[in-house]
Formats: sequence, structure tokens, C-alpha cells
Amino acid sequence: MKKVGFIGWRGMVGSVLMQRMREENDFAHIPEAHFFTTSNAGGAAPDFGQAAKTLLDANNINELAQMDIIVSCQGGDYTKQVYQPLRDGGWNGYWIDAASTLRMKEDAIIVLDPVNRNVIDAGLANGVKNYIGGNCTVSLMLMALGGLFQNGLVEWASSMTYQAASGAGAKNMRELIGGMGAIHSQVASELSDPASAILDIDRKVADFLRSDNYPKENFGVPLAGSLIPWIDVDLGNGQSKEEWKGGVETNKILNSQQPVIVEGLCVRVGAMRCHSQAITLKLKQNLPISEIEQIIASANAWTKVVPNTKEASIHELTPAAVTGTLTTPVGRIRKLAMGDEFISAFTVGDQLLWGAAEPLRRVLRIILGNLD
Ligand SMILES: NC(=O)C1=CN([C@@H]2O[C@H](COP(=O)(O)OP(=O)(O)OC[C@H]3O[C@@H](n4cnc5c(N)ncnc54)[C@H](OP(=O)(O)O)[C@@H]3O)[C@@H](O)[C@H]2O)C=CC1
Ligand SMILES: N[C@@H](CC(=O)OP(=O)(O)O)C(=O)O
Repeated sequence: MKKVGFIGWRGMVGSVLMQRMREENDFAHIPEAHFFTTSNAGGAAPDFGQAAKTLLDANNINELAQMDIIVSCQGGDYTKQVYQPLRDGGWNGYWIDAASTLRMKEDAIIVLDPVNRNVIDAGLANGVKNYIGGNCTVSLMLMALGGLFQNGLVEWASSMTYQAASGAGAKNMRELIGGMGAIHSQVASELSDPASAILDIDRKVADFLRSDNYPKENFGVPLAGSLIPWIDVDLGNGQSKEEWKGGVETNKILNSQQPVIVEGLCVRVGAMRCHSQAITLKLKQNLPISEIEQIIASANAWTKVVPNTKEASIHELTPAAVTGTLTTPVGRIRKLAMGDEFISAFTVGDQLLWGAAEPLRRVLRIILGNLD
């Protein structure tokens, strides 16, 4: 396999992917890297040391069909537009994608190799050609708690999420910061006066949050100083699509013979790029906490058990601590009053790394045959 084509490499997810590929020297394993664009065909390609210097047209099926492997971070609309015509034209290469479009298709595998390397390897051996990154919340939950799921110990899990602005896109991250700044500027003079009344400040902030002047073009409602208890589309049965993905994607990643129930509520909060989740688990057995912690910690190289103390939790188990890292810490692990099999856990992960780019980067290396 010589030719690897990248689409969406300059977007937010694609940029993180390129950054990680450079850090890991991945381009040295790619005989020919080609870069595509939907907006600037013929323009200069980014320089990652590859021979191809010109951007190719991402909407040109014939150019795409020259690739042995295609990696797309361009989004679901793009996948919908080009994937089927490409296959219909007889293209038999590997399609690696960050978008959700193909995830639940029978001929696609959701990739998260620290958790389902066996499923990926079996897929490759059986000629599967589509390898799709999972939903960020699902991937981050499984990176953190994979040990319990992989050992068949979970009867059900309920995940209450605290999802970052980045999951909604780059513009939404900007809007969050804009909202924070706009709130501050409303009350800057009162804040600088220690004698000012906090309830006056609060009233001004509340009035501003409810006003048309609050910047909310992308989220539609305020996020800074508030939260949004719905993510993705309304499925019409009381569930959001993000919540639905929790169950179906978890079981597809694990290739569960007996599906595990994964339920919960997904909420957007004012974090930048780390999703957090408070998870309640019902285990199939009454295991001591020390054994549960050992199973979690030994599942992969990126999960880390944070001691269930105030000091450790507030310093190590937050978006501020985790952002920009590949670690998926999990803490607040304790038995709950509901019974010996019920435990709580809290986990945080960077949704652009393990939540989006990293599983794609690694499956590319697996397909290229050089990731053990
Ligand atoms: N955001 C997330 O958390 C996650 C996203 N995904 C998937 O990845 C897809 C892409 O998401 P994301 O990376 O956030 O999308 P972006 O909007 O950041 O980038 C998508 C494309 O927009 C074009 N673009 C236009 N203007 C700019 C600009 N100023 N800077 C950079 N790119 C620009 C680029 O295409 P071109 O170069 O062709 O013009 C780029 O590839 C999503 O649609 C989703 O399917 C998956 C998991 C998580
Ligand atoms: N929906 C996720 C981000 C995302 O892109 O998810 P998916 O890859 O399943 O569409 C969020 O808003 O946090």
C-alpha cells in the first residue's frame, strides 16, 4: 500500500491528527502521502516531507480512487457525498473516517485499538475495508473503564456527561470564550470594586445571559455561565442521538455477544476540549475496590486511577489538568449505597485526541502493518 490520501487535514480534528502523526513520525511509514481539499485544489500541499506538493481535489472521485488508503476528517456531509460513488466505481481501498456516517454499517468497524484490537485484526483478516473512529464520549469512556467492559464485568452503565465545546466544532469553542469575555465586560467595573454587591453583579449577568446581546450564533443559547442539556439531534423518543450512540457504539466496539446496557444524559458545559463523565456501573459481581482499580489501571497504557480523595480529584481529574494529553484518568471510584455491585466513577479525556484523532492515527499504522 503506497498511497495514502488525507482529507480534512486542516480542520480542527485533522490538525490534531497531523500534529500527532508528526510527533510519532508516522509519515516515515507512508510511502506516498497526498493531501486533498474541498476549497483549494491546485494550491500548495502542507509539507510533511512527502513528495506530492499540490493539493488534490477532494470532490474528484477519479483522484480519490488512486489512493490505497483514504483518511477523512472532513465531516459527515463529505462522507455522504463521496464514499458511495467511490465504492460504486470499484474502489477497494481502506476508508478511515472520523465522521459518524458509516459507523453502524455492517461492513465497518469502529476503531479503538487499546480496547478492540482483536476486532480490528479480525476485520483486516476478513477483508473489512472501512475503519471509523467512534463517538468521542464512547471512546473516552471505554479508554478509561475498558478493563471492566473487556472482562465482561459490567451489567449496565449510566453515563452523565459534561461535554466540551470542541465537540460542537471550532466556531463553538470561539463562541464559548466570547461568551466568557462578554459576561466579564458587563460587570468589569463592579468586579474591580470589592465593596460592590454580589447580587447586583449576579442580576446584571443573568439579564445579559437572557438578552439578545449574548453571543450565541452557534450554540443558539448561552453556554458560558450556563449549560446545555441536549447534544446532537432529537430522536423523538426523549433521547438525544448522542445518548443513543452510548449504547450502540459501546457494544459495537466491544463486539458484545450479550449487549451491555449503556444509558445516560449528555450535557454540554463550558469546558474547551475535554469531555468528563460521571458514570454509575452495576457490576456482575461484588468485587473489592482494590481489585476494581487494578482491573481498570492494567487495561491499557493511558488509563490512570486517581485516588478517591479531594486533593487528588480536584488536581488530577479535571479538564484543566487533562487537556492536550493522552491520559484518560478515572477516579471517584467507590461503592454506592444501592448495593455491593454498584460503583461510581468519574473520568476525563481530551475529545480531540482519544475522542477523535488518535484512534484514526493508530488504525492507519495498523493497516500499514507497523503498530504492534
Ligand atoms: N469536532 C469534534 O469533536 C469531532 C469531529 N468529528 C468529525 O470530524 C469532522 C470535522 O470536524 P472538525 O475538524 O471540527 O471540522 P472543521 O470545521 O474544523 O474542518 C472541516 C473542514 O472545513 C474546511 N475549512 C474551512 N475553513 C477553514 C478554516 N478556517 N480552518 C480550517 N478548516 C477550514 C476544511 O476543509 P478544506 O481544507 O477542504 O477547505 C476543513 O477540513 C466533523 O464533521 C465530524 O464528522 C469526529 C469526532 C469529534
Ligand atoms: N457529538 C460530539 C462530537 C462528535 O463529533 O460526535 P460524533 O463523532 O459522534 O458525531 C460532541 O458534540 O461532543
